[in-house]
Amino acid sequence: MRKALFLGNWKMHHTILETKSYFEKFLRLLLKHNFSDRTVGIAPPFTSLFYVHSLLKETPVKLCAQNAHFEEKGPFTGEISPLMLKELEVEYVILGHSERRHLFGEGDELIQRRVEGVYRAGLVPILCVGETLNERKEGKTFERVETQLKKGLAGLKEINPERIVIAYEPVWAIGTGVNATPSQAEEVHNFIRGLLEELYDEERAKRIRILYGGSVTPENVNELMREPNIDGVLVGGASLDPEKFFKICSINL
Ligand SMILES: O=C[C@H](O)COP(=O)(O)O
Repeated sequence: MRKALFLGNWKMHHTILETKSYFEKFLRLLLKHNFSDRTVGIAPPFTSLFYVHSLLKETPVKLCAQNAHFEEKGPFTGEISPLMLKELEVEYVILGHSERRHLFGEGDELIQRRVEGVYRAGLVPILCVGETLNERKEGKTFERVETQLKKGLAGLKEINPERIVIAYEPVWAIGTGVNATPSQAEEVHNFIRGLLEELYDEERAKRIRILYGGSVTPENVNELMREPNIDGVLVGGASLDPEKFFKICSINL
């Protein structure tokens, strides 16, 4: 019912030259298979979007972006609008990533506006939520996730559930090599599903995909994906290597 989603978030990695050789390898592996039961996407840096758009034409791989502003245009130095992303046929936009929150000071209110702007422009926002290690140790995981989720979705009272994605990314698992165990992740994913039921209704909540992110590798992806409420993965480090990312995307579902 929920189509599995495998997304690579390259963050600030890969020049255009490196991107060229990445896709030569990645597409050679991926295009041998017909993965109609899953969606695969990659979010390169903004400077490569135009180039990657041309490489991915005629392929099933979705182009994704790492952030977006909420206005179509305006005096917002350093920002990219949903309209500009649409022009490049970007489909998914990562928003509220913990690096945006913690390193660049993006708060829930700004993230809410980004989510709403991206959704209304016809792109699919991926709203990231997740607790820090201290919050987990203090027993505040659910509280933190609930606040981020409810504030992030506050502008979307009516939604098409196929056009919104949530990513649970515990901050302590990002880039650390320590992933949440499948049961730790499932506990939070199940909690998020319950919150989505409260916000929308059971039928729509069931159709919203919830991704897990944080030190996903070819070695741990299978057991994570076996959990009932883990509908896909948002992969950082391991998506930088075309062979590793292909292994992740091609698991048996
Ligand atoms: O967006 C991806 C996440 O931040 C996960 O990054 P990671 O796989 O390097 O831990």
